[in-house]
Amino acid sequence: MGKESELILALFDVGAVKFGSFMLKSGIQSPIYFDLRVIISHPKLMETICEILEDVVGGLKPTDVICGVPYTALPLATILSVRQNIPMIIKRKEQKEYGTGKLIEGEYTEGQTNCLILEDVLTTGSSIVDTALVLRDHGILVGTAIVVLNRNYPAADENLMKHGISLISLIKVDEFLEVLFTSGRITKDRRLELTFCGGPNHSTCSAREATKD
Ligand SMILES: O=c1ccn([C@@H]2O[C@H](COP(=O)(O)O)[C@@H](O)[C@H]2O)c(=O)[nH]1
Repeated sequence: MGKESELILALFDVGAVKFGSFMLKSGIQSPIYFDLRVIISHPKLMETICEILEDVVGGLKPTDVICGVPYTALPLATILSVRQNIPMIIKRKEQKEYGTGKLIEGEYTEGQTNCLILEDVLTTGSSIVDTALVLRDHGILVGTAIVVLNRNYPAADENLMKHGISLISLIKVDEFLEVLFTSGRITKDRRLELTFCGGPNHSTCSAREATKD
């Protein structure tokens, strides 16, 4: 079994996959929610994700800094930073209202710092785009983003491409569901129901309750 398949099963087994009715950050309704925040209670799992990330980062052009999108990607970015000796920057969710008043923490040189963005789950790509736009406003160069899990929302690629961001996905939702099905963790019916939630009918997925990121 490959590293990615092992990761999918481990994520499922620690409760990172939730079934029900959820409203995503984008307002899209979905019967599945990937809650990767649970990994912070499982250091070995974070290590596994970082090992896969390292393989990807090794094949990219030199990265000057890593920026994790708050919150789940922050510990991943930290581990990657330490293991690869690549410095980190943090784009705060809100500008600091006291002290330094900063929005970006960490060192960078305007026009010369090549930043890699790290995100946990991607739906529309707007969290990555918002992060990239703020970084660029500060003179930081952004070309590539890595996401642990891509929900395959149809407009996401276009959204990122429009902003000149190339995306690398460690796992795509179809692969995720396939591995859960073949390992007996979800039924054929469940898989079929969820397949439509990653594809063209994504926005028509039903919802009964709401959960926000
Ligand atoms: O199953 C999911 C879906 C989304 N998230 C969180 O939402 C944003 C990404 O949404 P965009 O529409 O791409 O901006 C990201 O921060 C995820 O953490 C999620 O956790 N689980």
